[in-house]
Formats: sequence, C-alpha cells, structure tokens
Amino acid sequence: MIEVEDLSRTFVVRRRTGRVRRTATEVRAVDHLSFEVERGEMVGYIGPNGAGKSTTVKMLTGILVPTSGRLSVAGVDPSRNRVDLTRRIGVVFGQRTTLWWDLPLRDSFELLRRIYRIDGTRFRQNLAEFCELLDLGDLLDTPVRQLSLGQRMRGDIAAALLHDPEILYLDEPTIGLDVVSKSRLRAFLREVNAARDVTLLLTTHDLQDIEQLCSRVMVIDHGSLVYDGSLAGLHTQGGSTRTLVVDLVDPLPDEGRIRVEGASVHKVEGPRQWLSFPTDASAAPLVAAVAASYDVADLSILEPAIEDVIAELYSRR
Ligand SMILES: Nc1ncnc2c1ncn2[C@@H]1O[C@H](COP(=O)(O)OP(=O)(O)OP(=O)(O)O)[C@@H](O)[C@H]1O
Repeated sequence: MIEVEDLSRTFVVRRRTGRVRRTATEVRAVDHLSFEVERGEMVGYIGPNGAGKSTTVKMLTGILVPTSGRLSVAGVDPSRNRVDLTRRIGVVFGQRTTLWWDLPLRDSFELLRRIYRIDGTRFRQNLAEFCELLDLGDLLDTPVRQLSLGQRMRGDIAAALLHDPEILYLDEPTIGLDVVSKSRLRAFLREVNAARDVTLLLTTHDLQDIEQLCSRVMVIDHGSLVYDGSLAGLHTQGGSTRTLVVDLVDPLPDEGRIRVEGASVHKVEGPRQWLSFPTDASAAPLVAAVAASYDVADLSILEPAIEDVIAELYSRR
C-alpha cells in the first residue's frame, strides 16, 4: 500500500549572520528513508521533535515533493497525482480541524460528500455507522466551534473516513483528550481497521496509542529509521532490562547483595532487592536460582516502560 525507497527531502534555511549577510544552510529532514506498509497494517510512526515525521507524511500525501527517492501510495505517485490520491486517503490532525468552524457538523459532512463526490447511498450508510460508533448523533446540528475537543476529534475522524479511503494518516489523534475519549477513539480505529481493512499510519508522542493500536512501530530520528519492527522487539533493540524484585524474609547481613548468574542487583532497600536481567532472557531459571539460595518471602517481575526503551534508543544517536 505504501512503498518508500531511498526517500530524502532537504530544506534550505537562510539565517541572518550579520546586518545584511545571510547564510544558507541545508536541513536534511528526511534522509534516505526506505520502508513498505502492507494493506490493512496499523503502523506507529514515532520519533523525537524534528525527527522528520511530518515531512514524511507531507510527502506521502503529496503536499511536499521529495528531493530524491521513490514513493508510491496505493499505486500512485503522490506529488504527481495528488488529486487522484486525495480520493484514496484520509488525514486527521489532532491539533487542527479539517471541518468548517462555523457550520454544523452535518453541513461539513455534506460539503465533503460533494467535494469527494461520494455516492448518496454509501454516504448515508457511512454516516449512520460512524454516528453510531462515535456517538455523534446528538452533535450533528452543533456548529463545530461549539464542540469539545473530544467531540470535534470524533467529527474529524468520521469526516476523514466518509469517502472510504484506503489509507488513514493520523497525526497525534489523541492529543489533549481525556482517558475515556482516548480509549473510545482507539476502539473505533481498531474497528475501522478490522472491518474495512483501512491501512493506518499513526504519528504520535503518546506511546499508549502505539501499544494499543499498532502491531508494528517505525522509529525515525534525524530523518532515518532507527527501528522498524514489533513493539516487543523494540525492548530487545533498546537494550532494556527487566527487573526481578525479591523480598527476602530478612535483609542480608552488612547490606549484602543477592548473587546469581545472569542478573545483577541495582538497588537494595532493607529486605527488598531489585535485580536487572536482559529482556530476552527467561525469568524462570533466575527465580529458581534465587529461591534455591535465599529465604524468599515474595517475588515479582517488572517489565521495562516503553518510554524508557525509546528514550534510550533516541539517546544513542
Ligand atoms: N518548511 C521547512 N523549512 C525548513 N525546515 C523545515 C521545514 N519543515 C521542516 N523543517 C525541518 O526539518 C526537520 C524535520 O521536521 P519535521 O517537522 O518533519 O519533524 P517532526 O518529526 O514532525 O517533528 P515534531 O514531532 O516536532 O512534529 C526539522 O529540523 C525542521 O526544522
């Protein structure tokens, strides 16, 4: 559905370096990027600020022309055939609305029907389904400017899907939403993906969006991919560790530390000790080894926080 090959985009930025003098510097926003996304995939596209996410999405939607490389979205070259592509993609920006501010939601939808020339029956079916799934029924006659952020976001998502796009780009779709609205929106996106086989590319700083929606995550930094794979694989790649928390019956004398193969103690508080071990190692032999040599009252395992894993990945560059 999406093919990106050796894609780059540079910007020339002119900065004032004297009273009249200006120096031009080149910013390489996207740097020899290659990836493919299959139909129906839900892919998270993450990276620190300025990594090149928006620039990539702008090229995928045909807003920006690449400096070099090859790009194909639903079989179309976005910058050459932008109008064609527009009918096949949907875009949602968490920070901006694509709806008409002063019009009731219903009129915005009607305008979109005309712009995209959506078949009347199909339009009514889609509208009925989205109104039910997104609970929009009571809001259709409210002007967009009077909607709350969560209501507006639901309206924006319905608007982006009315013309049955094959791909949906979502840029920070849950930003600013409360916990309930976030989970409702994620449930809807899962439903749309499963029922309609819509391919989703999601840019977000909220890693829970990724954890709950995406089976694959691509991490971009300085314009190139630093990781492309499963969320679970990211833990291994990030070199993160799991933690075995051991509550001993009594503290070890002289603040002694548990000694076992394959793990090391990184914190001791009275009878409680924290042992780090690699994420790809099994905890079972470690637990057995600790239990065989020490009087253990309780044990638990802490998984690494995905935020820490990603922060570690960014900091390596
Ligand atoms: N129109 C432009 N002119 C000059 N430089 C630009 C332009 N657009 C983006 N850049 C630069 O390209 C780099 C990548 O920016 P981009 O907006 O793609 O990052 P991002 O990953 O989307 O960041 P964020 O998470 O902050 O939205 C940055 O250094 C940015 O300053």
